Amino acid sequence: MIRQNQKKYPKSNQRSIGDFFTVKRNVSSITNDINYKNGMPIITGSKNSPIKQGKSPEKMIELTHGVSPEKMKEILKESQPADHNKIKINLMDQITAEDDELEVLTAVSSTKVVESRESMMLAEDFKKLEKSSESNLSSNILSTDQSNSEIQYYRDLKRKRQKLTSSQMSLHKTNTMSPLTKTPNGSSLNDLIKLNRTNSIDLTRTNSKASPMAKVASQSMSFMSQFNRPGKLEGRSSFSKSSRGSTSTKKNSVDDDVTKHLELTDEQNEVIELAVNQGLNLFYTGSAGTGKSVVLKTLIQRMKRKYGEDAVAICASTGLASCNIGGITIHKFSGFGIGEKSPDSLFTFVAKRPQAVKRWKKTRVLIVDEVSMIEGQYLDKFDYVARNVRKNNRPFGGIQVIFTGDFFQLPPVSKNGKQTSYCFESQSWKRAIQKTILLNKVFRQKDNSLIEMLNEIRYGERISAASRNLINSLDRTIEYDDGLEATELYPTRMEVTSANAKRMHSLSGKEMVFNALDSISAEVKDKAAERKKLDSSFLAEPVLKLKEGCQVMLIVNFSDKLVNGSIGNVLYFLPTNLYTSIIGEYRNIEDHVAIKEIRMISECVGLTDVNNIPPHIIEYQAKMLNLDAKGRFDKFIKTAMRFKKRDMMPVVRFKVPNHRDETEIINPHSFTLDGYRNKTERQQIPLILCYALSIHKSQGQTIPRLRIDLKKVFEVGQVYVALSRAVSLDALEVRNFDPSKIKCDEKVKKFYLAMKTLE
Ligand SMILES: Nc1ncnc2c1ncn2[C@@H]1O[C@H](COP(=O)(O)OP(=O)(O)OP(=O)(O)O)[C@@H](O)[C@H]1O
Repeated sequence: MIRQNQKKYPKSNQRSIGDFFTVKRNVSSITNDINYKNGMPIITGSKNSPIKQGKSPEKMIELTHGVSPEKMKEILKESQPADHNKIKINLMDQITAEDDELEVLTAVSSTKVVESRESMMLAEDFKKLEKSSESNLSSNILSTDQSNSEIQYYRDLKRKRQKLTSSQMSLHKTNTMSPLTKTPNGSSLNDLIKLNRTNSIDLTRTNSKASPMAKVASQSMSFMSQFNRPGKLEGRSSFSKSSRGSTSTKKNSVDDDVTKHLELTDEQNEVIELAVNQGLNLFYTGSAGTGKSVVLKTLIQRMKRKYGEDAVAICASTGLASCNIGGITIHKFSGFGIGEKSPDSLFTFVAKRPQAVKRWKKTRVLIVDEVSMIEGQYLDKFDYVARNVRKNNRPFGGIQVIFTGDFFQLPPVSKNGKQTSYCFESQSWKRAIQKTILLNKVFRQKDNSLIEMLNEIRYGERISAASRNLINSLDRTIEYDDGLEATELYPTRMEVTSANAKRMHSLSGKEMVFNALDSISAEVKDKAAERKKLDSSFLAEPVLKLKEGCQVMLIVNFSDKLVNGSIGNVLYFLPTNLYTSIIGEYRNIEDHVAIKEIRMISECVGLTDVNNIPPHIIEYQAKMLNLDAKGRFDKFIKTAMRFKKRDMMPVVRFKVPNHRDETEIINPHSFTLDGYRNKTERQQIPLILCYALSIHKSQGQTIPRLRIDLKKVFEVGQVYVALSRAVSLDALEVRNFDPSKIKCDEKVKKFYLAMKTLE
């Protein structure tokens, strides 16, 4: 929905002190109330400033502020946008370098437009727009979901603020003149800053840049200090319409960023060469941390470039794993789910489903991650259906297959306690796989004694006295002096739930309960066992209980820095719209005074009567000396009362290693799952509590601070998966280690020994 608001915001055309204050005072009304006319944001700011038009070297149209919707439309028409692939709205010359509040003004106006630009300003889109009426033009421009774009624009605003601050700092280091003073080469500092900001506002380019931090962030599990403030309210949230599914994720672009900065080794490049250039059916493997996922992401990019998006299917054996690579489960791809029936009946079933048939037919390359968890019989059925649907008797109907995973890690889930076969034992595997590659170089750990110990555990052999002593020496408690804590890993879900509950109990802040919205078939809903299986397939919890101050892990890719696995603390809970207003007025929404006040504001969400405002809030307000701050607090208390409790979402401060922390409001995300007869969807906040995790859920993760309890280990590969999440010995604690519990399947061992012999 587009907000219509007639309120005008002030102009800031003159860089005088007076204007500075005028604008500053009104920032909130701007962030709150952007002006729209016919649904189009009116970009004001200066009556006098010229509207510049022309092509920059990047083939952009550049508009300066002061552009009315009519004028913008006129300019766009005149400028033959077929020559341009994007529009840059430049509002930068109204900013003074020292005032980041003014930057808010600029970013608010410009980001809105840049945001909508992505969908609007592609040349071909423009042709459609040209024919539209003005109202059509307007609705196209703001076609994105309001809350979605708000979330996005604050994320970008934050990024821009950070960039600006560092650029300002470096400018000031070399030049202590006032921002309006001319530099020796004649340009003012403002011009320089303007340039810098203008670059940072181009979201398209920002996204495509390699971000070395993204990968680090994805693997970081370090924690932040806690904010345990007393609170009284208990909230219960199911999602309101406006908040559903509004978290935007950019899986693929994030993954592009993640892998770009890494230089692949020769053995990793060999996988790419054999798969992409030689078109072979491959299985590549290697111990934990050898970069299988890194190679996979590169492969996906290269294959898509070669064959096109639609011809490359990306799958994994489990919902969790497929979520990590932006793919779907192999069960969903197959069109026959978990496939318990005979191959023939599965084929008949699929043949009647045009969507599934189409998917099979258009696929040229199939990439499968965590292949160790696919059962042998299942792969044979998959191959049978592929050959029949595609009417091609070559393995997998002629689709090029690339499998990856590590059979020393978790095995296929056993059916009713029956032993399952590995997929490398299947006929289809033997017929299809032309080349197996073993990656040897371990990247995750640097310490040789740790790598050696992990290797021994991997092969399940009698571990050496040295390794045993080493593990025993890890039975200790590490105190981290930054207040950040280790993640605990347990073999069973029950242990995880109880460890998380214990920690939550010790927090005194407000608790919110988020119930997932599931759309599932009645068949599944009614069967307790099926329901349980379904719950274990989603990383997102059916009922998520969060408290102010609790530690959480993000389970989707959110931005280039905040990715699946990022860790943070819940600061408070707020409705998205209230959060967007607050962020514009509080200079720092993360300092302890702001956190305290915002938590009080959030206590007032859903109150229907001012008389119900808790006394401690009234007392606090009465003692406030700064009148501006008092007015602001009062305004937000009243605004909060207009919202409903069910609209409250967690605001999380994430720890981004070697970088500034990132604070984001986390809205529900839509998770889909297959293999349960019909498509199943769960809408839930994409966070989990992360004091403790199950070893199953930890597979694929890197966890720098780790505490493992191995007492209830029951599965082959479990000890190895748990220990191999660690990065270094000095941040690893191991409890209840028993060498006799290290289990490794003989068939796996043989398979790998044969591979080594062939090398
Ligand atoms: N060529 C490389 N150069 C530098 N670092 C790399 C390289 N390849 C992988 N890494 C790093 O090694 C770590 C482990 O990589 P990755 O998660 O891809 O391993 P994996 O084999 O998939 O592990 P697991 O089996 O545990 O899932 C990551 O931090 C990754 O960035």
